Amino acid sequence: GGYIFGVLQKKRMIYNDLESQDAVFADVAPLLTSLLDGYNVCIMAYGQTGSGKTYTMLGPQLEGNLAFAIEEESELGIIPRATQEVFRLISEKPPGSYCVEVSVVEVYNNEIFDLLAKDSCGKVFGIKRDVVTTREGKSDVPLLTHETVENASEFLHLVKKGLLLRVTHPTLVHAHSSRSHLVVTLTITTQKMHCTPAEINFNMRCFGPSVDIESSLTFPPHYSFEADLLSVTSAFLYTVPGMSGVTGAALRETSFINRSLSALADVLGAIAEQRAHVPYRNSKLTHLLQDSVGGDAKLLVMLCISPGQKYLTESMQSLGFGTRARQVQRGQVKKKISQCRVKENKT
Ligand SMILES: Nc1ncnc2c1ncn2[C@@H]1O[C@H](COP(=O)(O)OP(=O)(O)OP(=O)(O)O)[C@@H](O)[C@H]1O
Repeated sequence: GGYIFGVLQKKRMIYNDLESQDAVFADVAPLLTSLLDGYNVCIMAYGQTGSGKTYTMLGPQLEGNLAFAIEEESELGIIPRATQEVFRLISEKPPGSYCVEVSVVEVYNNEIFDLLAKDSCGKVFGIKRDVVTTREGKSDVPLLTHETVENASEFLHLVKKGLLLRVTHPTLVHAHSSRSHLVVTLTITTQKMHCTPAEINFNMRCFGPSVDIESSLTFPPHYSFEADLLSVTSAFLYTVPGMSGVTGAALRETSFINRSLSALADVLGAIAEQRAHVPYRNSKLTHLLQDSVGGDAKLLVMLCISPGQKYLTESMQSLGFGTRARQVQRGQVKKKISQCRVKENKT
């Protein structure tokens, strides 16, 4: 059994392991309305191995592999429900006004892997990517794969494929444990009414050939354009179980996990104290999550706790992280006005 603590600014919700996925999602759903109102949203699960992050965020894992069951609707976690809700909200808007894309990234040993990248035969395999800061001061992962999805089930199949690539290393605590952080992002692009040639080309890719395009237009191989991008980022942060018996490669992994999580705690501390400099670039994890935890995003932290006495140290550590997250006072969050992403011209 476990407990989940949800921390959203000043509100605090506590659920035990018998609470239905439905009840947990009911408290998350209002965040998604904010998304289409123009805010970035980040939902983060934090907890030691086996404490229920995957169950809370995705649903029960299938025996023998890392995929999760999507057949049992009542067991679905926050991400599938959030995706269904996003598509439901979009269906109430004029047809074709939003484009939804997904990316799946793993942070392992302070390296970033694109879990949706494909080889020349179209087979998915993880490619190492880098995270950079754009001229506008945003974080960006150049060449990261963003797949367009039309509905929640397409989204879930892509996430499932990405999950199967995750680096795993069984621990004594939990046989199918993953020793990496996972970041799944749903990016929503709003179509603009007055398009430049580059935007028309992008809209063609996202919305199909319904956009009128003049055959005489030529496009440079790479270009940038202005568009409204909104994102729901869901991060699964792996925290370290007791160190006894951990040696060799596992010890190296453990120290990277510790470093990226302490970098995240430092970032939250700097935001909480409203320091002028927030050390996002101290780890790949914090650099990647920069626009999701800081600036103008709405952040929800779900702490997963195993209540057994055996896990007291880990539970106290997770609660300490939650306490720090709660101290973040970010004033009025700002709506996104316009963001720029460099797109590769694929035509
Ligand atoms: N509230 C719950 N109700 C029923 N089963 C649960 C619940 N929470 C977790 N479980 C089960 O407990 C086991 C461990 O949970 P889960 O895989 O979600 O942990 P995790 O934190 O993602 O672990 P890791 O970090 O090692 O990947 C799974 O078999 C999961 O289905």
